[in-house]
Amino acid sequence: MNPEVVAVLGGGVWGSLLAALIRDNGYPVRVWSRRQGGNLEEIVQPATMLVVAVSVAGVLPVIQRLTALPSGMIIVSTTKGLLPGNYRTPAQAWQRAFPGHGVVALSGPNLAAEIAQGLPAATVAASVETSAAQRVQQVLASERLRVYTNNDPLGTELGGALKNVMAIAAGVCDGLNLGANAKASLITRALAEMVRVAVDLGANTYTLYGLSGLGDLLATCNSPLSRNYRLGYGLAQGKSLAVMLQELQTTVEGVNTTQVLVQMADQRGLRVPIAQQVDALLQGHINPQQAVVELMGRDLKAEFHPEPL
Ligand SMILES: NC(=O)C1=CN([C@@H]2O[C@H](COP(=O)(O)OP(=O)(O)OC[C@H]3O[C@@H](n4cnc5c(N)ncnc54)[C@H](OP(=O)(O)O)[C@@H]3O)[C@@H](O)[C@H]2O)C=CC1
Ligand SMILES: O=C(CO)COP(=O)(O)O
Repeated sequence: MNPEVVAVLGGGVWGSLLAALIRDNGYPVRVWSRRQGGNLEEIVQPATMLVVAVSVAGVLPVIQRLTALPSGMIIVSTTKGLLPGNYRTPAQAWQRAFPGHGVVALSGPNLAAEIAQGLPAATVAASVETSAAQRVQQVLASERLRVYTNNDPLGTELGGALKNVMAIAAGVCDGLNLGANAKASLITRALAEMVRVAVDLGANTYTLYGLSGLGDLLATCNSPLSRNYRLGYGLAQGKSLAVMLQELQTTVEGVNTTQVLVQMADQRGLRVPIAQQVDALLQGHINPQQAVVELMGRDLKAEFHPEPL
């Protein structure tokens, strides 16, 4: 047996499930969560692998609470979002805080409720250190979860973060009953938008066409299990953002990510028309029908030319 010992930070839906999966694989696991308390240092110090499953809002507060990590410990960032202010991804924040440690980004089409039922799924463990990604693959893979490694953590994380914005748009599309053509067109152009942003930031195009990009985009844009999709669906019913967040009572990462994405795209001169409409909708500047009119009324252009995608 591999002597891996795992500490999970975050006792929400995803952190609890990851802890259960790793425990089922025979590894000792301890969970720390803000709400449940517990001594963070006592849980982290004996571990060899730190799995972070807090929402974006918790990343910097948790980093600030930690002092030095045990030598050789790897950090597995599973948060799907972008940090406000500096556009850093969660794994980049962890790497910056703990430069001597291997960091792995875990992301893929992983709706927790399906995995908890034992339904099969696949995911990506990405790191510039292949051995670190392989350690995560070893600890997490099972008959019901197929774990691929990948050497593009940035692209892997951006796939998981950006698709949440697009899942809100997909929820709006379904909530308005716009049909299969509209939905397929939206998802396809959403992927083009994700690729454009991710590649500009330095990601590999192929990563976005993989499980953490296209894969997660399809899962969340097509499932009412996705909280981001449900938020969009509710907005299309005429409910306000505040009412929807009150109803959902859980993490909806796409709300913050939309804002960060639109600001970043503006600064970098990137076209993100779908994200801009989601942003305007979330801010209450337009209604869902107006968002559709805006997207359909944009200047006509070639699908791929003159700019790729
Ligand atoms: N659910 C899913 O299907 C999947 C989720 N993810 C990602 O995992 C992350 C967590 O999602 P999920 O578990 O579903 O959401 P939950 O709302 O269930 O849990 C959020 C977690 O973040 C913690 N948290 C929030 N703010 C802070 C803070 N300031 N300090 C410390 N901890 C904080 C919460 O702690 P507390 O309970 O104490 O408030 C809780 O443990 C998200 O980025 C999500 O996108 C990734 C793959 C699948
Ligand atoms: O990331 C997820 C599935 O891969 C979970 O999506 P939601 O946060 O929209 O529920």
